[in-house]
Amino acid sequence: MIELIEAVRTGNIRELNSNVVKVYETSLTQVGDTTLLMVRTTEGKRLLVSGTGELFDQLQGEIVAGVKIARLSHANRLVINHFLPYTAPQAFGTQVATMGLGDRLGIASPGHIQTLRGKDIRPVLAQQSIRELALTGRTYEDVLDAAAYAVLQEGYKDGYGADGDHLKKEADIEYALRLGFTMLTLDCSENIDNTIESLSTAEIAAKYAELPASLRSYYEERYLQTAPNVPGATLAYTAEALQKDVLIYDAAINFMEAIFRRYIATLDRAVDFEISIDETATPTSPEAHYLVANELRERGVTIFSMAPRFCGEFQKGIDYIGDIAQFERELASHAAIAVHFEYKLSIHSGSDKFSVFPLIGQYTNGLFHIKTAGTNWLEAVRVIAKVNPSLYRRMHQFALDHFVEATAYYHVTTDINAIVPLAEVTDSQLPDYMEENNARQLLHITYGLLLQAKNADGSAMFADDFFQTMADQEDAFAEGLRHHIGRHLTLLGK
Ligand SMILES: O=C(O)[C@@H](O)[C@H](O)[C@H](O)C(=O)CO
Repeated sequence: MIELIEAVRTGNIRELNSNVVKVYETSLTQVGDTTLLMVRTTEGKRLLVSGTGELFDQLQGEIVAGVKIARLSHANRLVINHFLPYTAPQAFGTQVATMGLGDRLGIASPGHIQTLRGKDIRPVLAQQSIRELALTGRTYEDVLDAAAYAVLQEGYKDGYGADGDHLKKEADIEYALRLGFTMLTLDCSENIDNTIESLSTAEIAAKYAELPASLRSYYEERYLQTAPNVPGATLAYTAEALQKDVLIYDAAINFMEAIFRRYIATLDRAVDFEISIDETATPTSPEAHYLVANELRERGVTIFSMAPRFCGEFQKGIDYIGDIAQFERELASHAAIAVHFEYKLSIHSGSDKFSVFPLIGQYTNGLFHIKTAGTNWLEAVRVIAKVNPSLYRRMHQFALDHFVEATAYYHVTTDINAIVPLAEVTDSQLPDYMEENNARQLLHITYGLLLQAKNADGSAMFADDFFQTMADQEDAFAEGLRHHIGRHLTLLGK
């Protein structure tokens, strides 16, 4: 096996060696009589395949001096998955902490693996929402390919997950499951009635009275006449609160049940089914969380995690905004409810919530799912700001010009006017923007517009320069992720 590395190093594969810029020794893998080694060449990453055997035969590539040079293609990834099962995603269930590490670029997973390796938490590397795919122009095949090749590159054999995130439509659910995604995050926001929050008590009572008597008595018997008993949770339903929550969540609960029966219960493999009720204007009270969880159990719906909308603000890419004492009080109940119903609490928009991470680790007893994505993109932007100031300046200005357009996709309360003008910032100060909340959110939510922007001639406005810089700065990016995501884990008690 080592001979291949030496052959590459010593230039014995002359035809190849001229443009090998890096050898990933952690990728060295033997499968029967076939040896695999990943390298980065001036044209991009390649798999060197030597020896003989089925794996050698099935991987597509050009043979140079007896060594097959294989691209990191989708077809080759499927072959790798077959011969090396650890490179395919797995479900984790409820008994291990997991971290969603959304990678909008397809280049962050090596740094994520280096950060989590050996810790008491497992990575969901292939995590993207349909929103992110639409904004980046990627597919779920791309997302799985990138994660699998990162696992091969890093020689990571502890398992990783693949989350079809924030799925609302059945076609998207089918798409993700057909590809082998091992986690499904059902976004119920379109089935939650947020208008109820703005009604008066009398209007809520009148609307509730219009519901079928059988439905009203169903809920009243379970939640008014029967006091919920969840150790560690403070729950007290009033008639008014129950009426409001039934009007807000009843349709969403029916949607959860329908999707479970149609797509999850029928599967012949394990899938971690997550319920997301976080992307909604209505904060999830502990009582509402209990009602949803209890209804799902009563209906035989098994879930692995639940993402409530916590009190305060979990905005993109910045720390928690709100009353931390109230957050702690309600978190204690949310965590107790999750334990009671035997699933994990899921923390969406989990990036950068440093002020509440210790509470989350404490009250979940270290058993949680936390989702990040945008912060990983911002670590790439930080690298650009450090090493390619002219590119950063052009991206920053484009983001300013298109910020309002981007707010259609993400809820933020960014104060654009508070961002120091580019003209007042020296090149060496540009990385400081990644320490300022408003600039972080500016670059955070404009990622899709930046990555897909085109010049008049159809060429990429930023993407080519961006990805070339990131390829050249691969180690710096991985170091940035190890530091930044490592800080998340330390404060979460991992
Ligand atoms: O941007 C998205 O659509 C996702 O990354 C979404 O925000 C994700 O569920 C999340 O909470 C990441 O922190």
